[in-house]
Amino acid sequence: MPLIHQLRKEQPLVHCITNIVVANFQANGLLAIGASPVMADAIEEAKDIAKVADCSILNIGTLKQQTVDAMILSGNSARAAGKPVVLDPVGAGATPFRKACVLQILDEVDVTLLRCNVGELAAIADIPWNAKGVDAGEGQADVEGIAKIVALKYACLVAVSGEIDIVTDGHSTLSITGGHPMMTNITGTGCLLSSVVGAFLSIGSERPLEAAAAALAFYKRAGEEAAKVSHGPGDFAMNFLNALYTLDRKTKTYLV
Ligand SMILES: Nc1ncnc2c1ncn2[C@@H]1O[C@H](COP(=O)(O)OP(=O)(O)OP(=O)(O)O)[C@@H](O)[C@H]1O
Ligand SMILES: Cc1ncsc1CCO
Ligand SMILES: [Mg+2]
Repeated sequence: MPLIHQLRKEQPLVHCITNIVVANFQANGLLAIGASPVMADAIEEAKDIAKVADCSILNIGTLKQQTVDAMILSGNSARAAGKPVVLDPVGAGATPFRKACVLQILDEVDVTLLRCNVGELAAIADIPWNAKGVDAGEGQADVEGIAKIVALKYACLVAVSGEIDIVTDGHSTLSITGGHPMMTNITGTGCLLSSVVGAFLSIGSERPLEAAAAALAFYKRAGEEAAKVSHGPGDFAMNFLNALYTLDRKTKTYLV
């Protein structure tokens, strides 16, 4: 059965520690694909919620020191229970604090998949790059080569989003074309993507590289469908949620 169908049947519980900008969009996007979101960032419940959830998503978008501690507790609890953990290192190159927190999480948690844009990847790999806040920014780099090095260093999958997405385990790399530039005109498409990848990983845990690629392809395809009927960012956000909800009901061609 295609992963998205299985996902809609099983409705995985996706635990998110995320930023204040996208929390609502991320929860609605997860509901749209058929998952069940729970946002919980208190240290007091970090371990307990991660233990019962099907995956945990750690997103540093509007980070506080206390949240880092909750992320480490959640991440380790999820992994101890055999659940995937996705790290979204939002704006890793924007400040030393963000970068230090990302490196600490990668060091202390057995992260299953790192989902980033190219600017964040460059920061993590110490490659010179013109980072621009939470956006990808500008620079020249061998994205696949760097992603592989990072994947091997931290023994995790690395998914880098952009005009072309790639996902690698350090040995094999899959690339996914499609999507639409309009996806960058609303905030949080990357953040939601990280949690969608987590939901797919929780369903397709036997073949994680393929499960992640299926999520990236599904998501790009939803962006294409939404762009066809949108006039600007306002209705794109709405149409994108609708596409995440309806996609497999319209066509099956994207299924991996
Ligand atoms: N130029 C583009 N053409 C097609 N699709 C794109 C393009 N740029 C980004 N995307 C898609 O948009 C989605 C979000 O990727 P992006 O790289 O913008 O994430 P991000 O920078 O982490 O976003 P954010 O931090 O705002 O949440 C991905 O599905 C990606 O494939
Ligand atoms: C705009 C913004 N600032 C911190 S997190 C976030 C959401 C997109 O990454
Ligand atoms: Mg991002």
